[in-house]
Amino acid sequence: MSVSGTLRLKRGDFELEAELELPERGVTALFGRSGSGKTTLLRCLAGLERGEGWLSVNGCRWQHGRHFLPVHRRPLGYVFQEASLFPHLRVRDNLRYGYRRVAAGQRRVDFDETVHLLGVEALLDRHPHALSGGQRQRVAIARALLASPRLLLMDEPMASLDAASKAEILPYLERLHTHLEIPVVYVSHALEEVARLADYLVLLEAGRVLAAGPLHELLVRSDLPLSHADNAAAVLEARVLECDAVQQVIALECGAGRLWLSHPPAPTGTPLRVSVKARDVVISLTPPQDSSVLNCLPARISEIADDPHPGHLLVRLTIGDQTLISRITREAAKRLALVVGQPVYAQLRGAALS
Ligand SMILES: Nc1ncnc2c1ncn2[C@@H]1O[C@H](COP(=O)(O)OP(=O)(O)OP(=O)(O)O)[C@@H](O)[C@H]1O
Repeated sequence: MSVSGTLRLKRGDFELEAELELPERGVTALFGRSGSGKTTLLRCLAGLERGEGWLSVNGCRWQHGRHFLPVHRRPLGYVFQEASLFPHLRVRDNLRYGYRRVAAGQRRVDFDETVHLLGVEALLDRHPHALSGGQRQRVAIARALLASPRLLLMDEPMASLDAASKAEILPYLERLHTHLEIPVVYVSHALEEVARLADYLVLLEAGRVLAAGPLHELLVRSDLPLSHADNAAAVLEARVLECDAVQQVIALECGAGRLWLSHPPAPTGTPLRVSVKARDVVISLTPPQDSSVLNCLPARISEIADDPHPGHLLVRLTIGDQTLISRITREAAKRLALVVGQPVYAQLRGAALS
């Protein structure tokens, strides 16, 4: 574990008390409703707030007892909701600014590779005022990475973007969790964003860690609020099996079966993440012969839990070694006489690739 610690801070009526053990790479989302303490915790990690406790990153003590490494001495990148680029400098010089501050021998990133990762090659000669919101954020992320940080902190980097800019920047953010060797801590209160981007989740509630663990496990836990949200979803890890370039569909292998999704062709074997909403999973006892739903996977019921809505139940389905959730009515569960352990079929009315 490369980021670990216990951080405590009191601000007015609010008290943060968070114990953290985060994986050494991949994207960790700090998730929770407004006021749960996500930004406060991020600021404590950065050293912008000085709470009590200890913090260790990559084996280095950033905070312990009276020792407190100030923010300017912490090797981290911080991306804010609004990109803060130097307005008088072209993109190229904004990027060089952070890069040059690190001695050549200590650099862990390559300038051109980072520019390519964030897709900002064509923007290098522009000034920040000539960039869209999404482009500005991509430059801000590239600039943060070029300073060779040991930890990248991102505070709702898409919060101030419109839907089109969000759609434009998402694929670049998705690349981060596979391409970066350092941990990324990403604050968000949008479940769909987290389901697309995160590998690991820290669920905050009133300043405390309610649960922490791999994303795919926490999303489907019936004892946590995530699985009961209106847009609750599970994620399946899948690989490209084949493509139909004419119809623009791809076949994916996901452990227990094959899924067909609309998607431009991708090389065989490419790993992809599929997000499936609980409300889009229909349970049937036999494989449907006369349904327009294309995707149907053999499954086994692993749990039937109450849902906050009195007329609904949450059903957990094991698909190979992965899990889906389905929200169905109590009436339907009674009619089908569903019980734990029963083999069934999961029809996916919708599935989104991420
Ligand atoms: N300087 C301060 N003085 C008093 N209270 C504060 C201060 N800073 C933060 N708080 C309170 O701490 C709590 C947590 O705030 P924080 O911004 O960390 O939450 P958040 O989960 O990031 O929320 P959001 O999603 O709305 O950004 C809030 O109740 C906030 O009002």
